[in-house]
Amino acid sequence: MEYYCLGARNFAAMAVSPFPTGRTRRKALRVRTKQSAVDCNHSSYKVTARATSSNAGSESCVAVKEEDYIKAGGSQLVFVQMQQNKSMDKQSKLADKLPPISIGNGILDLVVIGCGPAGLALAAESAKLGLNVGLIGPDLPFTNNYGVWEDEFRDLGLEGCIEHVWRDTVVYIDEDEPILIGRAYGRVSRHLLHEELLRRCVESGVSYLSSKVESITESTSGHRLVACEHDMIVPCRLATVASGAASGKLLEYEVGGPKVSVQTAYGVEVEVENNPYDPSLMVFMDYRDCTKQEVPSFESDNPTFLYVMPMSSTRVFFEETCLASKDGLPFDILKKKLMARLERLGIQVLKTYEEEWSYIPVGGSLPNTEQRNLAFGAAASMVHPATGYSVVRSLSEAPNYASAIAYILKHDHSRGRLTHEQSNENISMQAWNTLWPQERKRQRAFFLFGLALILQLDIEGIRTFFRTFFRLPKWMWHGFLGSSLSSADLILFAFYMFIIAPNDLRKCLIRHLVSDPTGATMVRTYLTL
Ligand SMILES: CC(C)=CCC/C(C)=C/C=C/C(C)=C/C=C/C(C)=C/C=C/C=C(C)/C=C/C=C(C)/C=C/C=C(\C)CCC=C(C)C
Repeated sequence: MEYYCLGARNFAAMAVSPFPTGRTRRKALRVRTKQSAVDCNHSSYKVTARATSSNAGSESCVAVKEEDYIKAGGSQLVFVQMQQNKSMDKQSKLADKLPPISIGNGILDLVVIGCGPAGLALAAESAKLGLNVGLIGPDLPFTNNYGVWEDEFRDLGLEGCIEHVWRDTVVYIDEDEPILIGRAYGRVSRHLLHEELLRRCVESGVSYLSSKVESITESTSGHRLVACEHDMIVPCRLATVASGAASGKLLEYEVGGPKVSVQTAYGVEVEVENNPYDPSLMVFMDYRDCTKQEVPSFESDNPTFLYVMPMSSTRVFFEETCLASKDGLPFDILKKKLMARLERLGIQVLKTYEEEWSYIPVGGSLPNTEQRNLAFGAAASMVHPATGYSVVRSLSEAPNYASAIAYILKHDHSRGRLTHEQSNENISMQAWNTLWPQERKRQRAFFLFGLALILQLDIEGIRTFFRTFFRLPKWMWHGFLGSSLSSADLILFAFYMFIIAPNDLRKCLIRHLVSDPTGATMVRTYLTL
């Protein structure tokens, strides 16, 4: 029996779960139960994981059977259940603040499906431009602890949603001196972010329906018909799917693209004694040897790092993270590694406030840009393949994407009454081209090449790789992490990395370029105008 693990992620759009469309992608995302962190109860879709923290006894859902997931109609409910001991009550209900979608009042310009950060941001930005926008999705709170570079979030006007800022960020590769990054990092309050994006939706006049979407079809007049639970149909001129990587059944993806890989992380927010980490610094990556003898083969075959947010000298969020693996490093291994690491560092856990599981599909195919339905956020493959970050990209691209949608709808409208032929013309194509122009495709091809490289490295390889990466000029690796390097900058980045790399890594880079299929795809994509 095969199960899917569900999850979402910090910087990525929330409510991510690995259910992209198509057999191949599904297969790539399967997690065998014998490797899994969970005890599986075959008779129901809820599968329990025992808490081994001081909160032992509580249960949370971490995996579901495919057919039951589909029956449940989406990942969000399940995902909320698996976030253990998190307080969600500070977040408003969307239905309490937004007016209901009124079907009798004619056709909506745009329906946005999905109520995570990407969906709320796009709905608000589109309505701000005068579009009649409806938002559809389950009325669930944000569950993730997003981490962001403070300057990027400030540029979005969202600094008020950051609950904790560290003046600098540090990386430990080995027992040598730590690398100070020279950039402030922030922890986003999921409550404040939810309230702020909801406020923007309220102000711009977004309407709302709490429902799961079953399908999107086309009417004879060329409108989109969004079919929800209880046989409710919402007609609209364009529909955008922003319900995370679980949006497979509503979207089509390119066939024959790279396999999806997975970033998994297990985290705890705890009260501790003997915290060795400086509370004024956020630890972006600690790749030091955490376990020595305890689980040596795991350490070498599945490199993981510790991500640390010290909220004070005694209250700390620790997250053991596997940057990428082919099938998703199971949560029980991550948890074991985290506990071994804390023990080795002499840290004693006195109390556990929260536990968090994160499962982020990275890489994979792009959406088919000829389809009529649009997508945004993780559903539109906007998660950075080599880092797993996506929330900043979604929030920053929402205004531009909304403008493209508004332009298309205005243009379409100004043509007057549509002939049947015109109505069948794909007006979505321009929006897709705004999201995925050739330049973005080139950047993505480079990131996928980088992801495939990371997947091949063992712990020593990873250490050498990141030692080199963080020796690049700051603008290069800052830009790489923020997806702001152009495709030409990325070539410069690659050459620079090659020049400063030790010989072993140089050989590895060239071997990867000439022999890995992502190398050929990258070259082909770069040569396509
Ligand atoms: C809370 C939740 C929900 C979750 C959590 C999770 C976590 C914690 C996460 C985290 C994450 C992180 C931190 C991440 C990070 C990442 C990074 C840093 C990444 C990076 C990457 C990099 C890369 C990929 C790079 C690449 C490079 C390359 C590819 C290069 C190349 C070069 C070459 C090819 C050379 C050429 C030369 C000649 C030809 C001569």
